[in-house]
Amino acid sequence: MYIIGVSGGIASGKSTVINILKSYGAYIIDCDELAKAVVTPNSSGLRAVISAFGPQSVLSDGTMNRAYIGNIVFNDVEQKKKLESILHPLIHEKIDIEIKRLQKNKKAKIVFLDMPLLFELKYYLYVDETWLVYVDPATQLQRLMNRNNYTADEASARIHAQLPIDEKKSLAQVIIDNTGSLEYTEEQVRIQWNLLLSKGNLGGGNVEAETE
Ligand SMILES: CC(C)(COP(=O)(O)OP(=O)(O)OC[C@H]1O[C@@H](n2cnc3c(N)ncnc32)[C@H](O)[C@@H]1O)[C@@H](O)C(=O)NCCC(=O)NCCS
Ligand SMILES: Nc1ncnc2c1ncn2[C@@H]1O[C@H](COP(=O)(O)OP(=O)(O)OP(=O)(O)O)[C@@H](O)[C@H]1O
Repeated sequence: MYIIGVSGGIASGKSTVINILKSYGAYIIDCDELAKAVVTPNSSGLRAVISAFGPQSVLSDGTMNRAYIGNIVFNDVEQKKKLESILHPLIHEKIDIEIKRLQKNKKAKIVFLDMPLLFELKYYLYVDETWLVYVDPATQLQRLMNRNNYTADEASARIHAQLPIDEKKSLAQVIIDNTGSLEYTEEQVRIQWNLLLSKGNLGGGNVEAETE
């Protein structure tokens, strides 16, 4: 199984690129989804978050108060480390389970690991190839403000909690530039996808999905 780590900055367009890959029938592991799965109501993960960040960490319906936690951790690097020390071991365990599950699926010859912190956590050491969904910093700020209704300060805090996207650029093998139109992004993704398919033994289930 060939694992491709897909990363980017917050709101750079990872989900947009992943959705294009999904439409081709690609297999995906979504780390943001796994990060949510470890803090479901009553989970040991959420209980640990409540012990560390207090009763306001949970809403009346039992779900994690994401806005509350987000405002704390994206404005204080020590608090962010505290949250990560609770959640990252649980998330990594889930990633390993997903990889093992897909390894049993003979059709899953290529798997995309959608991981926001791929470069920060040096997870690129465990994948076969890395992609970066790039957007220029000004567009990134604007898209994040628009999507989440954040003020410029709220959006900047989240952007600065990550390695600058221009630094990530030098670490990635494939760059998908998502600064322009969605059509241009789709064109770049299709070129990379076809390149993967043309590399012989990576075909199988994904080829069938592509040609159906
Ligand atoms: C802080 C939390 C509660 C904020 O939740 P919220 O719903 O506002 O954001 P969401 O989870 O959808 O994440 C949005 C984006 O924020 C960025 N982000 C998330 N966690 C982090 C982090 N620890 N460091 C830097 N950026 C992060 C990523 O680009 C992510 O795609 C949440 O992001 C979280 O639990 N983070 C810790 C887990 C983690 O590190 N996840 C990253 C994937 S492995
Ligand atoms: N090429 C584009 N042109 C215009 N808007 C775009 C483009 N690509 C993505 N967007 C918009 O930018 C925002 C961020 O995109 P997306 O949600 O795919 O980013 P992401 O990297 O997955 O974010 P996160 O890090 O929060 O998970 C969304 O509102 C999306 O609709």
